Amino acid sequence: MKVILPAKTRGGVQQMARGLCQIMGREISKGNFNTNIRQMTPRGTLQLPWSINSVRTMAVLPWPFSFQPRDFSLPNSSWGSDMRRLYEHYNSQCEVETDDGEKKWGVWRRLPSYNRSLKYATGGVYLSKIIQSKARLFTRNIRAQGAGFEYVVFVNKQEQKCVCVFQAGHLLEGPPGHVHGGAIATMIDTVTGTHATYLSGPVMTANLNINYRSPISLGSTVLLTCSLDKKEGRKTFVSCQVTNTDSSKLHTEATGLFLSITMGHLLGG
Ligand SMILES: CCCCCCCC(=O)SCCNC(=O)CCNC(=O)[C@H](O)C(C)(C)COP(=O)(O)OP(=O)(O)OC[C@H]1O[C@@H](n2cnc3c(N)ncnc32)[C@H](O)[C@@H]1OP(=O)(O)O
Repeated sequence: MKVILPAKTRGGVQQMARGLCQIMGREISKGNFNTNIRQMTPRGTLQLPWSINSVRTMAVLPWPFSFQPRDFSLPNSSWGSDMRRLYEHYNSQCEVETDDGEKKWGVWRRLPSYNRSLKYATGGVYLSKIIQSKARLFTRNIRAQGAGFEYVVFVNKQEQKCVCVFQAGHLLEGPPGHVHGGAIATMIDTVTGTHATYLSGPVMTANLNINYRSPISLGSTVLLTCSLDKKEGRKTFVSCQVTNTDSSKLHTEATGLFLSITMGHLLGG
């Protein structure tokens, strides 16, 4: 069954559908339920696939009506052509098809990005209540798409490399028409920190050295490329370059030192 929703009834039906999905997720195990609810909005949609015995159900609801977390690293309507092109370039290398037609992981992996990663980590839902329940990831706080930090991170474990495609929105202005140095530092810290975490587990930034070489225009897309310099005990050294999309112009370069920590370090303050 396919239900096409008139605009007027959106609110009520969305609520009903949300309840329905929650019920399906938790309680339906033997029912014969097969529905396909689709609602498109300019914000984009999230897909909630369910597969319970013979029950095949798919609900597509707009964020924030869905109870699945929004993955901010997926394309949205604010992404410009450079952002989309580079996303496609790396995303197409995340999965490859063998000669037998079998699909397997490629060399790159796209990392999903939530506004509270802790909540969606295994067991994290409890920790996210203990550690500042209202806290949200700094870079994912601006709701309007395209206004702040639009980015997606891909990692390459084999080459111990990581890239981030970053489109800087108009709320990140520093010098007129250009990106604030603090916003650039934020992105460098985020991407090098993510890369160090991917390689070494939980870490915190101990040191970040940044050289700003040429300004970044607001609205433009840049590439952050990170590589592992070395690992020494608890220390992970990462370097990062921020360039234009074809890497012909260097905007910023940085090195970072990350120290492995335990959860106790975070809880201890
Ligand atoms: C998904 C999004 C990801 C985002 C990632 C973002 C990452 C972040 O922004 S983290 C937030 C910013 N960072 C912080 O707040 C960290 C604050 N600092 C700290 O908590 C601590 O100083 C910490 C954990 C870095 C190190 O403390 P501690 O674990 O006690 O290490 P400590 O014993 O002092 O030092 C261990 C070694 O590191 C060295 N070291 C520590 N700090 C530094 C430093 N700043 N520079 C150089 N070396 C250092 C020490 O000299 C020592 O070396 P050695 O073993 O050779 O003698």
